[in-house]
Amino acid sequence: MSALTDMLADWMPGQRWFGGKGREWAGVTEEGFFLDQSDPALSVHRVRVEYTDGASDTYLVPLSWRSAPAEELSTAFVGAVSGSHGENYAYDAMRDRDATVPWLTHLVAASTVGPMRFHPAGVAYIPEGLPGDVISTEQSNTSLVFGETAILKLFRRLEPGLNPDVEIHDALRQAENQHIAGLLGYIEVDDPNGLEPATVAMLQTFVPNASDGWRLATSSVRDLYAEADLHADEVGGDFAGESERLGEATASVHADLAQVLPSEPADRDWYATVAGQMTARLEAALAVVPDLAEHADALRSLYAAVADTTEPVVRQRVHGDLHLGQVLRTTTGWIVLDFEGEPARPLAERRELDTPLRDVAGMLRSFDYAARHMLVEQPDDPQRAYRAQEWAERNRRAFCEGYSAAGGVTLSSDSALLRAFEADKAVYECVYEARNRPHWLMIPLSSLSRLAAGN
Ligand SMILES: Nc1ncnc2c1ncn2[C@@H]1O[C@H](COP(=O)(O)OP(=O)(O)O)[C@@H](O)[C@H]1O
Ligand SMILES: O=P(O)(O)O[C@H]1O[C@H](CO)[C@@H](O[C@H]2O[C@H](CO)[C@@H](O)[C@H](O)[C@H]2O)[C@H](O)[C@H]1O
Repeated sequence: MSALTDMLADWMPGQRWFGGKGREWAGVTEEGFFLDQSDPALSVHRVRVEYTDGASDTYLVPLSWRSAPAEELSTAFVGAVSGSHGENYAYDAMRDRDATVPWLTHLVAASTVGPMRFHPAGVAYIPEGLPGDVISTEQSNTSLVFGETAILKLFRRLEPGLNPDVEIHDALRQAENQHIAGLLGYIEVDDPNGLEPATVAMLQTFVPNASDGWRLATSSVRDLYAEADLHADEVGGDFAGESERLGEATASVHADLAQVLPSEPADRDWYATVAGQMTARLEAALAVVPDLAEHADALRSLYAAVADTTEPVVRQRVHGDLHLGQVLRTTTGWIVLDFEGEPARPLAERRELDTPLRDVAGMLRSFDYAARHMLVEQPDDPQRAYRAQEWAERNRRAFCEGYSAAGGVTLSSDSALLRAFEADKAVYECVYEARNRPHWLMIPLSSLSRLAAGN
């Protein structure tokens, strides 16, 4: 391995966006090019990590380079590499403001730099020449905000094919949907093996003065905990009205997606395929989260029932990973973000037709999460557990009512299919939490106790 790959191999596993946590590495290779040669220079690297199980992932890593250490960037320091003129100090370029300007300069110019192509959407002004600030809520990807005008999301894991985030935002723009932020452009990189180009980044209009749904929902839960004698509908921070509007917004997004992109009724084979996928996901998750074993038989039965259900289902494009952290409350209503699907799924799978029930289940799970995350510190407090359940039920119901009213469907809490999708999501969350936030694993695990028991 070169000094550069050694450096990246040391640094990457500690990054939030790195999805291979807990997996054993068999090797790492890197291929890079410069996007800008000024000081600091900006280079972009495709880093391929091979795991001992034979799988591999390719990550996009932009680095900024300085000839002397920059004290103020100490938390963004990646490592030093010796060059012909002495040491070169590498920093996480997304946290080095001085190295963020070239992204928009190239987008405005519709440049091609080496294998990277910049595509402005040509619909609105792109704020060229400004540095970008990395957002603090970094999750699977890394985003830069440019002057409260535009937000550039860098997709960390590269896969051949158009990223569904770009594809779906473009489709909803055509449908003039009111619940999305505008698409300003995107960036792609050619595949080294001649496959389809991978989407590297997406530029969107920044929605100012907005709060994400997770923050709003959890403050409502906090209000409820603070009022020992009042119920969820009596406290000032009641969230049910927002949950209902969120249900309406979700239904509007689904209706437009069904209209502008392909959709069809699910045939009988689909039910058996989905039951098989859910079971396979459970079996794989059992190897990562041994605590799932106590629910495994009940979940297998729940999934087996999916193959026999007669509930009608429409197959269409959906969000794929809808939760409260993916929605923004603006001064006028709810905006839905991040149509990328579950980051751990292969891209081809994320672009397949799915059912809107997957999104509904994701949001229902999120109400459980918001209600229960404060129980992590006090799991044995029965009063708080009772209030959490009450809050979750009230908001789950309100969301379903809003969705049903706006979508012309009736979402039933008795639906075996919806329950199976909720359980499937909770199994995914168990793996996600075990790898990223082990102290939160109890949240999806306790929901699985409820779902497996049929409550
Ligand atoms: N268009 C936007 N306007 C304002 N804030 C945004 C916008 N897009 C994303 N954000 C903020 O960035 C966060 C992360 O964006 P998201 O698309 O969910 O990225 P990730 O794939 O990393 O989860 C969101 O939770 C939101 O706070
Ligand atoms: O936002 P991402 O696309 O990165 O989604 C991943 O991370 C989410 C956590 O940030 C994770 O969501 C889980 O935790 C949320 C609270 O932090 C909760 O609202 C969600 O319901 C729960 O699933 C998501 O699953 C994961 O894909």
